[in-house]
Amino acid sequence: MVNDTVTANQTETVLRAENVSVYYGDFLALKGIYIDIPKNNVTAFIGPSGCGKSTLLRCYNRLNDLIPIFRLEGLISYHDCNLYGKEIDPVQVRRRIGMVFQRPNPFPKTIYDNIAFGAKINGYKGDMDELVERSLRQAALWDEVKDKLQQSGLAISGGQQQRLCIARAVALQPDVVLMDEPCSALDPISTLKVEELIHELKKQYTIVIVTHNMQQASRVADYTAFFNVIPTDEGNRQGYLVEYNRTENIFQNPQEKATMEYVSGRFG
Ligand SMILES: Nc1ncnc2c1ncn2[C@@H]1O[C@H](COP(=O)(O)OP(=O)(O)OP(=O)(O)O)[C@@H](O)[C@H]1O
Repeated sequence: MVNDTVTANQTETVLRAENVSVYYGDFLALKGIYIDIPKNNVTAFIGPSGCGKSTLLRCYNRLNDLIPIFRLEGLISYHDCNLYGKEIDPVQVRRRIGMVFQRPNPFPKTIYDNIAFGAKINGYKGDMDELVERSLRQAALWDEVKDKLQQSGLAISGGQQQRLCIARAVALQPDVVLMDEPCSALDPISTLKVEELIHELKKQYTIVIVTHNMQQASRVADYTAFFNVIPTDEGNRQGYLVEYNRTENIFQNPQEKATMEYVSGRFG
């Protein structure tokens, strides 16, 4: 593996994985991961299906805790604090580290309440109208929905729904936004809008995105991590990190043959 732990020059590390392995029951899905996620940058996870990209992403906001057979070894720290420490409340973690999923999943509520609901639950005491407008503006959706805030969040296009989900995530004023293939259900124009949005959002947030689309990784990501799978003697497929570096190095000057083959479309 190249670059055991890549640290972005002069950039603060927000999330650090040190020798992280993830099991589902007896199955070792992801082995020995070291990776630093730099603040206010976009980091992309790429690699073939089953290599553990989503697994690692979900470790960052403790979403895998909801899977009874999940087990993590090693250390994930968030601003130098053990994310899996006994004193850490996973609900607070998910507030600080938000997530946008593959399929847009607005609540079956009005556009306004899609933003206001989470904020209220989290005890937001400020001006709700102002928060709704600011969040929708941040998600580049305000102009399209400002006259229909009382309509259902499900009654807008898929691309708009995904930006609504991004608005809902940023309304909680997180520190990190995780995105698991956020454009895979979107048409090319909506995809472009979300990509432009990601560029804007990184000024304020640290972003980690899983994508199958290599052009997307090269367009949006400052850093790219390439994961791969190896078959084990027991007939399983184990995920590991092959190479992590600045995106231009991964795409134009990869150090590993497997990375070169993957980014040039020769496998995966
Ligand atoms: N809840 C689960 N229970 C058991 N095994 C799981 C679970 N979730 C994922 N796995 C297994 O862990 C491995 C990694 O899966 P993961 O979804 O993280 O890969 P991925 O790289 O994101 O794949 P894809 O690109 O297809 O989404 C796979 O072998 C998968 O079958």
